[in-house]
Amino acid sequence: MNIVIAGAGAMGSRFGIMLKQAGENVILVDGWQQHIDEINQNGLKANFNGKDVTEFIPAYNQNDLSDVDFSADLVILFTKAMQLDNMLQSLDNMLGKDTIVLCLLNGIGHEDVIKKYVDYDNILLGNTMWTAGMEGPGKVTLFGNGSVDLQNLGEGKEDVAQKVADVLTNADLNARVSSDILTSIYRKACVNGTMNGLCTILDSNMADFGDTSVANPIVQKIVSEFLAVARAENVFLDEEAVIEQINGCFNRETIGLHHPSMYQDLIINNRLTEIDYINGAIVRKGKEYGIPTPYCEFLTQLIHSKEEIVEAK
Ligand SMILES: NC(=O)C1=CN([C@@H]2O[C@H](COP(=O)(O)OP(=O)(O)OC[C@H]3O[C@@H](n4cnc5c(N)ncnc54)[C@H](OP(=O)(O)O)[C@@H]3O)[C@@H](O)[C@H]2O)C=CC1
Ligand SMILES: CC(C)(CO)C(=O)C(=O)O
Repeated sequence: MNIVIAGAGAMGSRFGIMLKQAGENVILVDGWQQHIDEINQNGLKANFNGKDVTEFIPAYNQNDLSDVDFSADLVILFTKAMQLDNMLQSLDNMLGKDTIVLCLLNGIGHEDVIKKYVDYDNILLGNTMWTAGMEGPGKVTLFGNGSVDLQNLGEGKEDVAQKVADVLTNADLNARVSSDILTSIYRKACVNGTMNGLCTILDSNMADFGDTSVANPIVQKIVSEFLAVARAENVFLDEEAVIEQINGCFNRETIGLHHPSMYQDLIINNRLTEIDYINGAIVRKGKEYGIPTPYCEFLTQLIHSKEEIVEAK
C-alpha cells in the first residue's frame, strides 16, 4: 500500500518505520527541514526496544510537495493538533478521490478540520496507545507496546476501515475496527487529560506521578469532568474502565517510564502544547453545556502559564 505519514515527528516516525519494515511503500511529510535532511541523508534512526535500527524512507517538506509523484492510498495524520489544518492544505494535491485519511492525533474534534479537505466517506477516525519520543532530527526512541482503534465515518465503509486495520496489524501495530470510536476518543482524551498536563506541570514521567499518594483523587476529579461533558454529547463511558486504563500508564514495565508528548513539547523542546485540544476542549464544551470544569480549567491555565514562562514557540 502507498502510505503517506503526514507529520513525521515521534509517532509518525514510529508508524513509518514499522509500516516500512512490514513491506509497505511509505513516504514521510513534515515541516522540519533539518529532520527531513537528516532522514534523507542518513536514514531515519531509532532505538527500537533497545536495538538501533535505521530505515531509509523518503522524506519531503510539506511546503514543497508540488513535484512529488506519489499516488497515496492511505494518509496517516500525525501532526500536532495546531498543525493539522496547515498539513491538510499542503497535502491537497496528494489527496485523490480514493485516498483514505486516518487521523491518529490526540485530542477531540479533529474531524471538523479534516472534513474541510477530505470526503466524509474517506475519513477514518482513530486513536492510539503507542508511544514515541523524538531524540533530535532523524532520531527517535521507541519502546513498549500499544494498539490502534479506528472507525470509518462514512456509512457502509467498514471494509475500508478493516483493510487499513489489517495493514497496521500486519506491521505489528495491533489495530482494530471500533464500532464506537467517539467513546474510544473520549477514553483516550481522559488519559491525555490527566497524564499529559499533570506530568508536564509536575516534571515527572507517568509512573512517578502514579506512585504519589494524591494521584488517584486528582485523576478522578479530572476524569469526572471529561465524563460529564461526554455524556452531554451522548457518549457514555464506564468510569471504572477509564480509571483502569489510566492506571495502566503507571506501569513501569510497559509505558510508565514514558514522558507524555506534552512534556516532550514543553519541557524538553520549549514548544507550545495541545492543551487547548484536550483539557481546554472540555472547558469550552463544559461552558456550552453548563457543566463546571474547574480542574480542567486550572490545568489548562497552568500549562499556558508555563508556556509563557518558558516562551514556548
Ligand atoms: N509522542 C507520543 O508518545 C504520542 C503522541 N500522540 C499524538 O500524536 C500526535 C503527534 O505527536 P508526536 O509524534 O509526539 O509529535 P512530535 O512533536 O514528535 O512531532 C510533531 C511535529 O512537530 C514538529 N517538531 C517536533 N519536534 C521538533 C523539534 N525539536 N524542532 C522542530 N520541530 C519539531 C515537526 O513538525 P513541524 O516542523 O512541521 O512543526 C513534527 O512533525 C499528537 O497529536 C500527539 O498528541 C499520541 C500518542 C502518543
Ligand atoms: C502517553 C500517552 C499514551 C498518554 O498520555 C500519550 O498519548 C502521549 O504521550 O501523548
